[in-house]
Amino acid sequence: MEIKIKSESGIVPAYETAGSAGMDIRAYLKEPVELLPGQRALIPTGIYLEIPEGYEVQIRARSGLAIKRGIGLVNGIGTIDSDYRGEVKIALINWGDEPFVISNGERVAQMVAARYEKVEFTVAEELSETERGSGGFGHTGV
Ligand SMILES: O=c1ccn([C@H]2C[C@H](O)[C@@H](COP(=O)(O)OP(=O)(O)OP(=O)(O)O)O2)c(=O)[nH]1
Ligand SMILES: [Mg+2]
Repeated sequence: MEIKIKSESGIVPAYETAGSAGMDIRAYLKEPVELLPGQRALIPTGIYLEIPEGYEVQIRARSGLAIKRGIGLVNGIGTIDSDYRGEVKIALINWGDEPFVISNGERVAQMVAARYEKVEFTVAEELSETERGSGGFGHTGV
């Protein structure tokens, strides 16, 4: 699958290993940004995408930063829509207990391209019966 990309830094995200699902994305900053514990910030990447229709790009946390420093994404998983032409930004949050400084070029997140289904709803009065029914939220035990 091909994605057209405009990169202000000249850097194009790449797979680090042959089997990687995600490509690391780097911060594009004029000066470092400090995130105090509990603080969040929208980090620019200098990257603009033209994603083919039927695909999305997911922005996911890097587990090393998350485990070692408590750095995550405040929006869980970011969604880049195929019709979005603005700069890709990373919604970082510092869930750790120490300040975290983000420097230009630092790999702050990763992107995964994924196909998605477009849904058409059929409005109905009744849905089909199943063994589970409305059981959920641990009804089979924790
Ligand atoms: O982590 C993210 C999440 C979103 N976006 C951009 C691309 C996406 O296509 C657009 C809208 O994202 P979303 O639909 O999640 O946000 P919203 O709050 O619903 O905004 P909108 O009303 O513009 O859709 O913002 C990012 O750059 N990074
Ligand atoms: Mg939206």
